[in-house]
Amino acid sequence: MQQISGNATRGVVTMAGSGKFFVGGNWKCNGTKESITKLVSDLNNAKIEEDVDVVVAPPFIYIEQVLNSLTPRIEVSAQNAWVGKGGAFTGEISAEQLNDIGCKWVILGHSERRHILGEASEFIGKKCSYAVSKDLKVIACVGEKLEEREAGKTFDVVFEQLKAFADEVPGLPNVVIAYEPVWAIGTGKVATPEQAQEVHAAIRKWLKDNVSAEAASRTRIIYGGSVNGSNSSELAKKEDIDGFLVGGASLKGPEFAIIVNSVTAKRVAV
Ligand SMILES: O=C[C@H](O)COP(=O)(O)O
Repeated sequence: MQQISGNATRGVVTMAGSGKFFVGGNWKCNGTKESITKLVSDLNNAKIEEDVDVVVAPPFIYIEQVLNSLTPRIEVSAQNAWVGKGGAFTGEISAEQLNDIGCKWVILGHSERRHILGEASEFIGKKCSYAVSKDLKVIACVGEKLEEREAGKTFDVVFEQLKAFADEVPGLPNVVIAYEPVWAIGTGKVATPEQAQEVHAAIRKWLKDNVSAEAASRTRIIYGGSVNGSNSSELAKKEDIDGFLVGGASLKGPEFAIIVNSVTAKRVAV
């Protein structure tokens, strides 16, 4: 457990890792100039705790609008990036271009890109390597499908996806791992805190055994899949849950702020 100071309280945080609580909002392919103006305004007016890293990921075409209007307290991520240097790759956006506009983060390996767009783990690992080499910070997603969980293959699937990242990015610097069981994404069927904790603890052990003890301690392992303002606190209490990657509920500023502030559930008064 680590000592932290919150806004008003000192406390002991029930976190196995040493990293700061992290909450990302993945806006996916949602929004208009108008709705994003409102969402940014709500986020700018929200009271959010100090001891949380907060990042939002708008669609590419709105990233500059968000960068120019969102409080610098909240960082901005892309939802994807090309695997290498830009060039003749129609429809892609490169890490260099993200750097150019001041976007510091990128989500890679989201299940919607794996399973709808057909991206393979090895390709995603190479994307991660290139992004990190260009000083982008990465939210690296892993997670099993329902049939894989039911077949008892959850750890096999998650470890194979993790290995693809770790093989390409020695030490996994500047990487946050998002565990997102596919069956929980956008379904309203959230993993129980125990289910999520079990996989997060296994991921941390995998990092310890296959990367380093330092990486296991430093790397934030966040949960994604139907997180909302009503379930985030119970999930946040689990030792190996270092934050969240939020989809649908991140489109509502006040609810997203509640999820960010669930960091308070990690604090135990001393
Ligand atoms: O990236 C976020 C996840 O896919 C979760 O989405 P959701 O919160 O809408 O289930």
